[in-house]
Amino acid sequence: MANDVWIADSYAKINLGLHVLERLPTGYHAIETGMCFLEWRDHFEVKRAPEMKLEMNDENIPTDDSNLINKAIETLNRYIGLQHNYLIRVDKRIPAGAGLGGGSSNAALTLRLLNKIEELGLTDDELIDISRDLGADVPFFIKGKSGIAKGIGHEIEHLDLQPDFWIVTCFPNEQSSTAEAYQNCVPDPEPEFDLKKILTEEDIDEWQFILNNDLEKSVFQRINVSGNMKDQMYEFGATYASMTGSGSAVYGIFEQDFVATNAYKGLLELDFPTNLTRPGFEPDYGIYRKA
Ligand SMILES: C[C@](O)(CO)[C@H](O)COP(=O)(O)OP(=O)(O)OC[C@H]1O[C@@H](n2ccc(N)nc2=O)[C@H](O)[C@@H]1O
Ligand SMILES: Nc1ncnc2c1ncn2[C@@H]1O[C@H](COP(=O)(O)OP(=O)(O)OP(=O)(O)O)[C@@H](O)[C@H]1O
Repeated sequence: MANDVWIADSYAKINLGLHVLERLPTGYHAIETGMCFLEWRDHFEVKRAPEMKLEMNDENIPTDDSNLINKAIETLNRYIGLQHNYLIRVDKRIPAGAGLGGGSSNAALTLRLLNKIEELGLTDDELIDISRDLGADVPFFIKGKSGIAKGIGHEIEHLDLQPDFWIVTCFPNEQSSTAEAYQNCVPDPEPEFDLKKILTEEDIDEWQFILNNDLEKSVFQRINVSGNMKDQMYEFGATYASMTGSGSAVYGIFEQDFVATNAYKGLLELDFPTNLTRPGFEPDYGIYRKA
């Protein structure tokens, strides 16, 4: 038991449309957004250790108290208290500051992992309750199912929104600040199009005319390469393309495998971190003991 090594994966998300409805007195914004998963994942290995330690193979992300994994540990210690210390090793593949939710996904997995390893017995709803201060996207990653997020992002209605097509996602190597993206957008309390109806009823061919990410405009003004990348996705043959979340990564949805593969290869050749996700992909949220 004491020498067990636990492994699990932490997945990236993309936003399918994002409406910013209202600026709230807290500084946060009321939104509605579709969310689904990518096959892009960070890999965790966890084992007991004399002291808490986080190791991450991405030198751009600090492993101090500001890391969302350490914040998640601190939250669990505050609410329930952990029995042991752990060495957490993360093979970080999801780019940070990309709108792919990498940090939030890591925080959610840390809560789920320690809940299981320490046999704390907390339900998903209890984990969601204690995770609220860690970030708006964290409850979505604890639920681990695609759906529509509302409120500041914490209220999730589960719907099967995982596209039945190929998704090519690309990070233009420039981080985008989430706070800045929200600050620079203009909220619209009455969006022209009904997000749920688009995502559940409209043909994907129509999406480019009716499905918008309200954070895109101001981010594209600052990070031109993201805007160019969206145009490129359409040039490569995407049926729909958009920035994800607060950027700067952009994805394209492709109906045919060879068209998607061609786009994937073309973007990789430009030296941008790129991912190809299969139709109908579902994340494996299992937590396993390493043999
Ligand atoms: C852009 C999205 O990824 C879409 O899923 C999320 O809305 C952002 O989720 P997140 O990165 O977990 O966001 P947080 O870490 O909670 O917030 C970072 C900052 O973004 C702004 N923020 C975030 C979420 C929200 N609904 N309104 C906001 O205005 C706030 O200034 C906040 O201080
Ligand atoms: N475990 C972590 N993984 C990635 N980034 C982290 C982590 N902990 C803290 N951060 C910091 O959080 C910032 C945002 O990273 P993150 O990957 O969460 O952003 P994002 O992709 O824009 O996500 P979101 O869609 O939730 O806004 C980065 O500047 C990074 O240094």
